[in-house]
Amino acid sequence: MSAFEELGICPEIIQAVEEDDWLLPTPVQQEAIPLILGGGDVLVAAETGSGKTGAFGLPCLQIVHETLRGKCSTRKAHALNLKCELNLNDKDMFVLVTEDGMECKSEDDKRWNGIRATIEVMQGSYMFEVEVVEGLLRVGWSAGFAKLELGIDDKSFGFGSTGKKSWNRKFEDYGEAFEEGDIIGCLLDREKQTISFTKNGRDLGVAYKLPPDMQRIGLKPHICGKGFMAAAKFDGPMEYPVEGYTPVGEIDPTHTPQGTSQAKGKRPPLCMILEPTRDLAEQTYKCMTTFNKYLDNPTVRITLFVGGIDEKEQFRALEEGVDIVVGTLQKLMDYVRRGKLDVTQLKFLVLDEADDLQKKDDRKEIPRLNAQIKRGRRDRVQTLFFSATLHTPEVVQMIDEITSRPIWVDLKGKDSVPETVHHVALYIDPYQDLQWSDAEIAVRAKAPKEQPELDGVHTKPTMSSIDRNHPDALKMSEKIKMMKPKMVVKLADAFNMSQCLVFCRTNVDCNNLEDYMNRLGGTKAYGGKMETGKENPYSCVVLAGMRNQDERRSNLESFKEGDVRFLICTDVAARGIDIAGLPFVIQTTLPDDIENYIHRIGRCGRAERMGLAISVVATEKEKVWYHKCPSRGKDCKPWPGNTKLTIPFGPDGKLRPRDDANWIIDEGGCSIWYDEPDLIKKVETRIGMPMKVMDPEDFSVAGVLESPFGEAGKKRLKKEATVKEPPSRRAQMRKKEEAAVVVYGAKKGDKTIAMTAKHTSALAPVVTELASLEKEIQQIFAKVMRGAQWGNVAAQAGGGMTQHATRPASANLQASPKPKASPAVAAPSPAPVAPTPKTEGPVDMEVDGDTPAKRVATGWASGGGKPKRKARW
Ligand SMILES: Nc1ncnc2c1ncn2[C@@H]1O[C@H](COP(=O)(O)OP(=O)(O)OP(=O)(O)O)[C@@H](O)[C@H]1O
Repeated sequence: MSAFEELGICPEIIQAVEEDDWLLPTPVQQEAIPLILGGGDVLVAAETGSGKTGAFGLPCLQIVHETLRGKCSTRKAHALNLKCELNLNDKDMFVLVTEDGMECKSEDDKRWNGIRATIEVMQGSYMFEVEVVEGLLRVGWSAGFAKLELGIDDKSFGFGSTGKKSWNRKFEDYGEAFEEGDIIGCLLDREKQTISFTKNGRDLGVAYKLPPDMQRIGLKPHICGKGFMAAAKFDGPMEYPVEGYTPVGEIDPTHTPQGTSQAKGKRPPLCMILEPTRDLAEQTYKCMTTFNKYLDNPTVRITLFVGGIDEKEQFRALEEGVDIVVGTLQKLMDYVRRGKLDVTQLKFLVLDEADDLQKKDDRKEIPRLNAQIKRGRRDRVQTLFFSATLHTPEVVQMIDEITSRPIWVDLKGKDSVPETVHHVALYIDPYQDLQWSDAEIAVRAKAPKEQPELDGVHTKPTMSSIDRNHPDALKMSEKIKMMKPKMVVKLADAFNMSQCLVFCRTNVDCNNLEDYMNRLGGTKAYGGKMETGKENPYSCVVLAGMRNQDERRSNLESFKEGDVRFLICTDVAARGIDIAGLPFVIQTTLPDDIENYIHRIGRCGRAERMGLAISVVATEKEKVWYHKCPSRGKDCKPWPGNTKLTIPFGPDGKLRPRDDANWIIDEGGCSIWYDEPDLIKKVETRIGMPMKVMDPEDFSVAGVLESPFGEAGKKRLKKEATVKEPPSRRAQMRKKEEAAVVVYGAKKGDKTIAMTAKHTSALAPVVTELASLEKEIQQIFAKVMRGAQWGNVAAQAGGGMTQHATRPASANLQASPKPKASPAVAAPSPAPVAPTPKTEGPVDMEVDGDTPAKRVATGWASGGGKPKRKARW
C-alpha cells in the first residue's frame, strides 16, 4: 500500500501525483490530509515549499469527486433538503429553537435577537404565520446575508409589535400593534414583488414594494424579538390562509435557488479555493487539474476565475456546471454578488495564503462570503486556512470568527524559515563607496548607458526634517539606488547565476532593473531583433502588477521553463509561486510587510532543494515611492505630477516654493524614507534569530558559505572561524565542509552531488593542466604534420626545402595530402568532468560556455540550467 493510500487518497489521484514523482507525502500532507478527509476545519501553518497545495488539493478533490459519485456514505452528496424550519445555523446566539424547528425564544430582553428559516424564495407567492407567545416581536422576510436584527438594513423587511414596519433602520406606521396570542401572516409575492402582512386573518395591506436590487435576491422567513417566544407555522393548512399564497413549507423546489440549479441541470461548485494573486490562482488551478487527470465517472470540472480572462468563457463554464472554483477573492466575490456563482452547495472554502487574503480584504468580503455560504444550511462547510505565516493577530481573529473548533497543523509552532534556505543580508554602505562623488558622476556622464535608471523620487529637493538634519540624505539615497542594481549584476556574476528571482519594491523599479540588465547584455540582436535567452547572462523578464495578465503568464512560464535567467518581480510573486529547484533569490529592498520576507525567501530552497536568498540592505535611509494617491502611483510623477497631493504649507506655516514638490508622505506627498536596518531588526524578531551577514567584497558568509572567489575568502573565513567560533573543532569542520560543498538548486544533503562537487573541485587544477597539455601536444602534432606536408611537397618539387626532408618514417600520415585538423586542434577536448549531478547544473554550464572546472574551482555551483520540474523528495 502506498503512503498516500494509507492517508485515504484514492488510486486515481495517487497515479497522477506519482507521475510527478510524489512518492511520499510531505510531513504537512501527512498531518493535514486525514484531518480534512475527516471533515474538520483545519488551519495549516507550514514552511514555504513544504507541499501545502497538495495538502488541501488532494483531499478536497477527492471529496468533491466522491460527492459527485454519491458513493461515500458519510460524505454523501447533500440531497436537497427543502424542509422549511427555523435554522439553527442562521440565528443569534441567544435564540433557542425547539427540536422540530418550529418554535423559538430569547430571554435577552435588552437586544433584538433574530433567526431565519431554511427556505429561500425566488419565485411564486408564499406565506407563513407566527403566533406571538410573549415579548416584543418583529416578523417578515430577509435575504440570507442580511443582518439578523430584522429591518435595520436594506436587505430585510419587518413588521413589529408596536404597529410599525421597519426597513433600513426606518420605522414607519403600518397596520396595527399586535400582542400575545395574535397570529401574524407574512406574505411574499414574487410576481408583484410585494410583501404584506395579516393580523388574525385581517389583511393589513401592502407594506413593501421590493426595491429593484432586491427583486432577484431570494428572501427567507425571519423572526426577531426582545425577550420573546414565538411559534412559526410554515406548512399548511394555515390558521388564516390567504388566497393565492401557498404555505412556504410546500414550496415548489424550482422556486428556490437550490431547486433552480437542479432543475436547469446545473452543478453549483462544491469547493472554492481563494488565492491572493492571479498568478498564484493560475498555479493552483494547474496543480488541481494535474491531480484531477485520472478521475472520471464523473469528471470533476475545475474552473479558474481571475481578472484578465474573457468573462464569456467563465459564464459558459458556470452554465455548464463547475465543481471546483479557483480564483482571486475579488473576482469570485464579483461573481457571487452578481448572482452568477451559487455558493449554497459549497462543502469547502479554502483560504490559501490566508493572512495575505485577510490583509487585502479591506471590504471585509471574506466574513460576508462565509456567512452567506453557511446560512440556510444544515450540513457542515469545511473552512481551511493555509499559510507559512498564519500567526498574525488579525488572521487569528478571522479564524475565530469564521471557523468552529478548528484543528491546527503547525509543525514548527512559529513562522519559520526552512533549513534548506540560506538567507543572508548583504549591507551596502553609500558612504563607503568613495568612487561615487565626482568620479562616479563623471563616469555616469561618460557612459550613461551603463548606469541604472533612477525612479525619479529624488528629482526635486524636499523639505522634510530628515533632509534638513542630514544634508547628505538625498545624495546617499540616490547613491543607494544606483548601487543596488549594480550589486544585483555583481552577484549574478560572482555566483554565475543560472536562475534567480529578484524582488523590487515597485513596478518602476522592476522596469528600471529590466532595462539596465538588458542594456548590459540581457537582450541581444538576433536577425535584427533584440531577443533574450538563457545564454545571455542577464536575460530577464518581469512579473509585476502593471504588466497585463498575458505577459505575466508568459514571463512566469518562460522563467519556469528556464528560458531566461532572471525573473524581476514585485510582491505579486512573493507568495506561493513554485519554481522547482530555484537556486537564488535576491531582494533589492526588504518588503514593506515583514511576513513577506519569509514568503519571498521561500521561493528558493523548496521541496528539499537548497537555496540562497540574499537581501541587499542599505545602511542608510533610502527614499522610496509610497503611493497613497487615488491612482496608486499611475499618474504620480515628480513635480508637477503629484502636486495636488501635497500640502502647500511648510511646518513654519509659510507657503512652500512651487518646485518643492517631493514632500514625504507624512507631509502629504507620495514618498517615504525607508529604513532597512530597522526592517532587518523586525525580520530578526519575527524569525527569532539574528541574520547572517554576507561580506560585500568577497560574498562569503561566516560559518555558512565560502567566498565564490576562492582562496582569499577561505583564508578570511578560517581566521574568523578561529577568532569567533566557540564550537568544537569537529562541528567547525562539519560546517566548513557543508559550506564548501553546498550546491544551490540541488537536493539538501545529496551526498552524491556534494561529493561530486568536492571531488571535482579537488581535481580541477589537474584537469585544467591536463587539458592544456593536451592542447599543446595537439598543436605540436599539427605543426609537425603541416611541416611534413610542406616538406613532402617541396621534396616532390625537387626544391631545397630541407627542413623536414628527413622527417621520421613513421609520419606516413603524409599520405593524406591535407592533414585533417584533429577536432582537438580546432577546439581542445573539454576537461574530463565528474559524473553529472542530478541538478542539471552541467547542462547549464555548457550553455554558458563556462567550463565545469572553472566553476567548481570557485567552490560554488548554482545547479541551474533548466529547472527540474519534477521534484523527488
Ligand atoms: N509529496 C510530495 N512529493 C514530492 N514533491 C512534492 C510533494 N508535495 C509537494 N511537492 C513539490 O514541492 C514543491 C512545493 O510545493 P507547494 O508549492 O505546494 O509548497 P507550499 O507549501 O504551498 O509553499 P508556499 O508556502 O511557498 O506556497 C512543489 O514543486 C511540489 O510539486
